[in-house]
Amino acid sequence: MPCSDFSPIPDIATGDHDALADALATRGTCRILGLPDADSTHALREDLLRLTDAGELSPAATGRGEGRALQPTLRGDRTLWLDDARCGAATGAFLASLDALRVALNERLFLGLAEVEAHYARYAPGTGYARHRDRFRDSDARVISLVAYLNDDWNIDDGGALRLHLDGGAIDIPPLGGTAVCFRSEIEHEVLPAACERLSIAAWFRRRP
Ligand SMILES: O=C(O)CCC(=O)C(=O)O
Ligand SMILES: [Fe+2]
Repeated sequence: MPCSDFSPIPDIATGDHDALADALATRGTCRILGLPDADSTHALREDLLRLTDAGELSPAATGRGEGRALQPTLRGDRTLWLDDARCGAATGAFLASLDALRVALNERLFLGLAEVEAHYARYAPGTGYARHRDRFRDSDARVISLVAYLNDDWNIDDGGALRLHLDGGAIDIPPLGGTAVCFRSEIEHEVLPAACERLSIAAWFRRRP
């Protein structure tokens, strides 16, 4: 089955900050179409593939502090922070666009977001990320999560959906390149395993801890 644009959560256009703030306030989540734009999606995907081939990504951990652990059965992605010097030029512009989003959200929702952190993620075929919250148990610094997808011609039959566990039930969102999903960081979610590699950038808008 070819990719469909169907989404069970509100779809908003990139740059429509009023609609984004409204969706986060009322629904807690939405999908942003056109983030990153087509050129940036291509450049970021190429950069992530280059870094993958060069062996620069590291297995991602769960938890933090003393609870930090590598648990490949729970979490199968390999990651690299976007502010790492090994990342290519495309990451600077993308981080700048996330920071503009941070300012826009503060102006509309008064969330006191002080910074954005973001990493590349590559899930090898067959790996996923078990149900979790992005907010750590001992810190509410992460307020809003955003995942931008870099996949080319994603086939929905390959799996790999982001499953959001919302009050009304679970919804699955396919990781289509050039779309991003934004949600409140307290919402439980998981990444379903995919038949092929799955490329993304995961970002968090944070208050000062
Ligand atoms: O890639 C996704 O769709 C979600 C990733 C995620 O949940 C995370 O990195 O915390
Ligand atoms: Fe997550």
